[in-house]
Amino acid sequence: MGSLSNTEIGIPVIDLSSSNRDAPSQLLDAATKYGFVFIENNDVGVPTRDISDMFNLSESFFAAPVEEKQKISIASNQAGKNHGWLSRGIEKLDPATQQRADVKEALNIGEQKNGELQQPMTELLEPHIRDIKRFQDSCHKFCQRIFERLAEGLDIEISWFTSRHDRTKGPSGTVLRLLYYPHVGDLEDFDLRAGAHSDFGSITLLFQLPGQPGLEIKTPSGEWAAVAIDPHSNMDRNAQTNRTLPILVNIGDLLEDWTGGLLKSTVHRVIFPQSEEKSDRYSIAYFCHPLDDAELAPVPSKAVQDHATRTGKRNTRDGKVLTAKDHLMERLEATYSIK
Ligand SMILES: O=C(O)CCC(=O)C(=O)O
Ligand SMILES: [Fe+2]
Repeated sequence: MGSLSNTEIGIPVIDLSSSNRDAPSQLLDAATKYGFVFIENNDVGVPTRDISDMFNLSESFFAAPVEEKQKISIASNQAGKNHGWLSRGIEKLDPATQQRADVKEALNIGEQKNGELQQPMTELLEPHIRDIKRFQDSCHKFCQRIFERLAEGLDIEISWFTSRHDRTKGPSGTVLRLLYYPHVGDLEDFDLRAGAHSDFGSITLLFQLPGQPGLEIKTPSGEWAAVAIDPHSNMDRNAQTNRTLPILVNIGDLLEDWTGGLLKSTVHRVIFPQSEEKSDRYSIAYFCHPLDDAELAPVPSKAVQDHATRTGKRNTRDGKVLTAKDHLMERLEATYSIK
């Protein structure tokens, strides 16, 4: 049996287009209060057509026979590489409390090097490599625009974050992840599609599909609250036709640490909502990370300094400043026992 869905939380929806002069402060406010924010998918957005093509590709990939997916399994990849297919039963995002592994499959696609993907693809995926790369590119652009507005909100140089996420300068841990949560017959009350966790990187873009709910975030009071798929769904009907859904964005642990805890990396999970437990869920996440060698010395913003002084939060280990790669390896080792 699935879980009863909790009440929806009103996550802010922000328009980042240049006509909205308040975007930087609205973004900072949402990132410090909720750690989650919806960003209107306009201007330099991710084309709606590309999003639906990616979901179609995801559906056909996960529907392929296990032997096919096995060919590019994460286990068959070199140790330490976070790329490839994860079968159901591999990942348990909240090992301390979960009785069974997450009920999901995933395909992790790493970033490009000199315009090429750096991992094997199956025959089914091969003809779509150009689409995958175009999708990665527009996701990254979208992230960079968010970083510019965040820098403005924090009153630091506008390129402070973007230069540290500039893919032309070197590798990073950025991953595009297609997720498939099948409905299952042997569901137990304690089963989760994704256990409680926070994301590792700087920011995550999340794409969801109408009619496939399940994402919940933990509120400061410790309660679970459901996240909408369309935050405008209460709008006047006429206004909704042909409207592009905003993109859900959340802050990851690295950015929380980098800002001395000012921006919040909020714990979230995916449940089997009782109303939809017979349905599959597909989602797509773009986990954006800084360049591997970016140093995580505190972001030089007065708001960050003031916050860190108040809370006494430090992001060094034994006085040493971590790089983004050190930070990611720490988290991957804790989750997957990768050596
Ligand atoms: O599928 C979702 O809605 C959320 C996925 C997620 O939180 C993750 O993969 O980190
Ligand atoms: Fe997540």
